[in-house]
Amino acid sequence: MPTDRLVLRRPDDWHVHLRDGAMLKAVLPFTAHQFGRAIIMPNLKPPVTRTADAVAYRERILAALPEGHAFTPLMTAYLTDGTDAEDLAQGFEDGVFAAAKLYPANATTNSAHGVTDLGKIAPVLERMAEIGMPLLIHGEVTDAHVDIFDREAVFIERTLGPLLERYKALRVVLEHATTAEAVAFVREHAASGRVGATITAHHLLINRSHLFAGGIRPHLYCLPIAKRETHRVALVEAATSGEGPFFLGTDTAPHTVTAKESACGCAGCFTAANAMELYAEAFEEAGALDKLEAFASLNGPRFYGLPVNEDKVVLERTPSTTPDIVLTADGEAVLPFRSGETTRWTFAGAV
Ligand SMILES: NC(=O)N[C@@H](CC(=O)O)C(=O)O
Ligand SMILES: [Zn+2]
Ligand SMILES: [Zn+2]
Repeated sequence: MPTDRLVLRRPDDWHVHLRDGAMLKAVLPFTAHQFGRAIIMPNLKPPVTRTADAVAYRERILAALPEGHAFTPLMTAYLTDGTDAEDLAQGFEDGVFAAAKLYPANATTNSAHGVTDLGKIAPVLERMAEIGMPLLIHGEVTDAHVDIFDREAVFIERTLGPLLERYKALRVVLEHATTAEAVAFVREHAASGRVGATITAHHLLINRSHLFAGGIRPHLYCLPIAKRETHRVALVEAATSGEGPFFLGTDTAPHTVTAKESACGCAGCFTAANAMELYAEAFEEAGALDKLEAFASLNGPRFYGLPVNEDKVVLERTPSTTPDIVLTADGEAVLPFRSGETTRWTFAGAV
């Protein structure tokens, strides 16, 4: 008997780009509708680097929240070569920062102010290890000579392995894992309890051939870029395993249609409008709907040392249609992932 109704503890999204201003107002309702909490990525222009920036950004998020939503934004600090370890640690201890984000300089959208050399932030990393502040990592090398499809695997070997060796107590999340190498690496470190990985819905559903199906598909372009099918299969296996280190992080990353459909289109898939429906589809295809709650609602809080959400939500096995387009108050348009298409599942809200 196929399951027609799935009840789970309210999920959290451990990797979200909410942006700011009119875009924030347009996209936040989608995330707040489905998720209890979300890790808010700090790659604004200018980036959220100091505790005071995060306090102000959190206020703008809460002000943009529609009535009746109990949503908690978990703020992060954008690490730069000049990060002030004192301010960062104070922000963590005061409960403003949940974690800090490492963008290797120029690895992805709005990462120009990122870290150019890990040696430059050694005191910051030491401090984070000491106080148990998680380091969230965009795990790709930026060396232009490394093939774009290999940048995550090379980062793991060249940078992530040595980083964990050097800082024995540092807790890290390899964000938006896209490769079999990432899955294997996370599993090798599972016993230590200090390595986690988020997995997006789109990387569970598409491989690199989808980027070029019938023509170039700018709305499927994100970083790290989707890899070949064997990697997608490895990610599905990891996400549906129920294992603690793997948890939900959509990496929903809205860009305007103009910015995406351009001679040099921006990286990012906007998956907030149908996030849980997409995950349900991927888990159903793997015959693992019974593992969705661990991945979406239990493993993340455990890694971050937070309680699980108290309330429950329902996913129904009835088709729903993803909005064609989302408009911002200043007239910009954003195209959701699978815009206008039907998904087999419907997120039906709280029980
Ligand atoms: N994932 C993406 O392709 N883009 C993200 C940045 C990021 O998470 O790397 C964005 O901010 O647009
Ligand atoms: Zn990233
Ligand atoms: Zn991201």
